[in-house]
Amino acid sequence: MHQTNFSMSIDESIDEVYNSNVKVFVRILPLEKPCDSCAKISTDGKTIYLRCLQDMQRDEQSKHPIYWTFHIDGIFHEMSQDKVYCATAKDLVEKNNLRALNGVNCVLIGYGQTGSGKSFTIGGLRNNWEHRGIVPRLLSDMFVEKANRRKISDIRYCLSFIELRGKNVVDLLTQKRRIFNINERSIFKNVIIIDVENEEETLKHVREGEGRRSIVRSTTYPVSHLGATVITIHVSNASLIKSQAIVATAKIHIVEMAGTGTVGKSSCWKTAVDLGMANLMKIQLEQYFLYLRKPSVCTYSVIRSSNLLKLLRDAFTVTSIIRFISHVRITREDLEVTLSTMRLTAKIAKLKPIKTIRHIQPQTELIVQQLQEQVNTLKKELELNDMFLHQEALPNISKARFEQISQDVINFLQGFISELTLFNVTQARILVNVVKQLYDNLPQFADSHKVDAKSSAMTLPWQCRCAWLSIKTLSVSICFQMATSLQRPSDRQINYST
Ligand SMILES: Nc1ncnc2c1ncn2[C@@H]1O[C@H](COP(=O)(O)OP(=O)(O)OP(=O)(O)O)[C@@H](O)[C@H]1O
Repeated sequence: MHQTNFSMSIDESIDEVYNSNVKVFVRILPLEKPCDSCAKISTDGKTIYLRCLQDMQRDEQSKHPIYWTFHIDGIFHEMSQDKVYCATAKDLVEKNNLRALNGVNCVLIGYGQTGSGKSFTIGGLRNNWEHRGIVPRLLSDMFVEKANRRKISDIRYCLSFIELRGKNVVDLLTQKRRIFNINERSIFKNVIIIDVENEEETLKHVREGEGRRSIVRSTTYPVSHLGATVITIHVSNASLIKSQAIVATAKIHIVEMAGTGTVGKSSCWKTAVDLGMANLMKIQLEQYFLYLRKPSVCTYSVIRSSNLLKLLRDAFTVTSIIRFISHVRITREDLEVTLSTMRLTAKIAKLKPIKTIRHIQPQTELIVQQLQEQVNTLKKELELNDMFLHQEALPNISKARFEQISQDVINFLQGFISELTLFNVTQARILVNVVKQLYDNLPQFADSHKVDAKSSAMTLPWQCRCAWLSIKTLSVSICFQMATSLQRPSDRQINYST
């Protein structure tokens, strides 16, 4: 059942991590001489067995060793940075329906013992590009996704980067050392938040912030960090599709906890004060998760006691995407702290995730624009209605206008003008009456307009009949236009050719 050297045989298990919103992983630091008897991994890479400390102390070479069992979502041992990223964070911006771009808050936390590889997993910024960590890979995917969706979404990202050390909060996005407190009512009130347009610019800010972190240099590896850091990417995704006038907002918090440890151990270079603060932060997190499993009034007092919890409060619930990556060093000396780290992991793994909450609100600008368009359409319809309907009630047209319409009809019948322009139903009625009068008085019409008797006998009745028919059609057409104008705006002046 067990495999030695912690090797993980089944890669497919990594694909299954997308099923739930709360996931816990363990990353084992590759060592030259790990303690093989201290830990075992199941062949499916989802269970880690850690040697019981008392059993180890009693008989290290026991033939029947006793192990603690921890069930988790994935174990990374000698696994590439890319695979770790794909398993833990790639879906935060990529998957449809429940991730950051769709308004779901995400928290990814790397924690564990000092020197166990947290910075390597989270940032990897001190390593070469191939070994870059989760943050640069996530930023890259976020901007690719932004470009992919540019026709349908207006995606904006902002960045904040802070360090938490004891009770102090330091803004890492400014050169001037700014120490402040987290404002409980408006969490990001004192935090610098900058708009970021592209991957290079964002990475530059992150690198600069990384360079401002508090560190100890006297270690066997390049630097040991003293405080925890939180990189927050504020995501806003406004739909450009008018029928979907929504804006989704979310935060992606990427937390690198301060490394825990025991004072006096050879693997620990921090002072007692720094270690105490790091251990305290871990205990507060543990307490919080205990309460989160069964919410109680105590939750609030735990949150108040920790800047990290205050900062993450809104996102740190089982309705968000939560990813934990525990970092452990499998050595005899570190077994105690490894067991302690895994106990926290086990508490988080027991959380019962519930359906994620999407933070979506109506997109006011787009809604106002849509309403404005509707108002304009309605205004046009009102104008048309006014033009057609109200004027029907006012048939008292002037004598001069009546004569002008009559003359227009005659000119039209005689071919002097090619088309008649009507402005309303009243004019159309007058026009019909004029033509009827002309038709009724056909002989007089021929005389008064000096039309040749022979040709008038042949052509005028025909012309007038055609005109009459055309005008009938015209009346029907006007009625039709009036009816349709209620749905469709059109120009104020309508030309009707007979
Ligand atoms: N998976 C890994 N593969 C190869 N090297 C690693 C791995 N993880 C960590 N390292 C190396 O181990 C050293 C310590 O790692 P890192 O600085 O990430 O530890 P840390 O947990 O952040 O330490 P601290 O808490 O002291 O800041 C670094 O030199 C890092 O490059």
